[in-house]
Amino acid sequence: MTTIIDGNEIGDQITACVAACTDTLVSEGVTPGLATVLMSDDGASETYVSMKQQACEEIGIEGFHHEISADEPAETLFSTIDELNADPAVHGILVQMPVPDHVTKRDVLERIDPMKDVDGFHPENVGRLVAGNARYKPCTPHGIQKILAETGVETEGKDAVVVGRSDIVGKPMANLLIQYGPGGNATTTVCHSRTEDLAEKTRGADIVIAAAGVPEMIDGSMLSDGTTVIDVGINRVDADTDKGYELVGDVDFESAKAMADAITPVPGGVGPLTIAMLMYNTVKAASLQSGVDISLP
Ligand SMILES: Nc1nc(=O)c2c([nH]1)NC[C@@H]1CN(c3ccc(C(=O)N[C@@H](CCC(=O)O)C(=O)O)cc3)C=[N+]21
Repeated sequence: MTTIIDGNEIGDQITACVAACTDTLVSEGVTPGLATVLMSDDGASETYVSMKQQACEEIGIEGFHHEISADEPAETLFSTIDELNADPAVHGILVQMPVPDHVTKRDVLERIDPMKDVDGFHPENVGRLVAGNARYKPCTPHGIQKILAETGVETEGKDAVVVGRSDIVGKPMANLLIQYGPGGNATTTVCHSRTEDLAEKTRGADIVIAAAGVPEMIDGSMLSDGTTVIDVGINRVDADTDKGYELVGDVDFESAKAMADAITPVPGGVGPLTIAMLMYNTVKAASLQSGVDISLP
């Protein structure tokens, strides 16, 4: 029997812990604050940002939201970031990616105070992660580590294949998997668009993490029996539904399920964990900035 991993359930467990930590902080006079900044007219981005704000509200984190028109100059975004950096009520800042083409992503990431960088994308935080001394683990890879732990999937000594080398998922995921300690110690291969024989690599894997952003690119014929399959894709493809699209992952679910020991669905797999770990990092940020101790799992 293949286990269909319930990301909503695992996310809810983490959210409950984060909410308890929030209560502790509030009782010490510190209300965690998360600012989201959206500079895009993209419908998917709007959906994700509002999901993040909704999660804040449920937990008791104070949400601040800023919208900047996509045709504004980059300076408008930078001055918003500067104000949020200086605002003591804001412990975490998330600038929703992607930003418009005329705004240099690197400049945005470097502008955010590393102590408030709850995405973990600032070079200082990336450096700390690679050095094995993470401050804020990037939300999606961290959430995947929680999924593997909750599902009882051992990583130590296993062959993990990460498909995709993005700064947001692929690179930090691979770094977490090769780290010493629980959730790490995996023999890790990173595949990408120039990989010559992808199916050969994925067939040799105990754990496949699909994060290439290509709808249904990994199918059952590319997997061995008993693999753990983690699908990070959230692709909107045109479909005859109310919304005019449906969400599909980077994995062809039905054929992959037939081979997998455990698999995450889309939606309801990795996505809810990304949000839960963002809340986790926000509460951690509030603790670090206020000096109030909390015990995060
Ligand atoms: N600075 C920054 N940080 C991010 O963390 C970030 C970002 N930019 N840009 C875009 C991606 C995407 N992302 C998602 C988070 C949750 C779901 C999620 O919860 N999805 C639901 C379904 C949502 C739906 O129905 O559309 C699910 O998979 O069950 C999806 C996507 C965060 N991102």
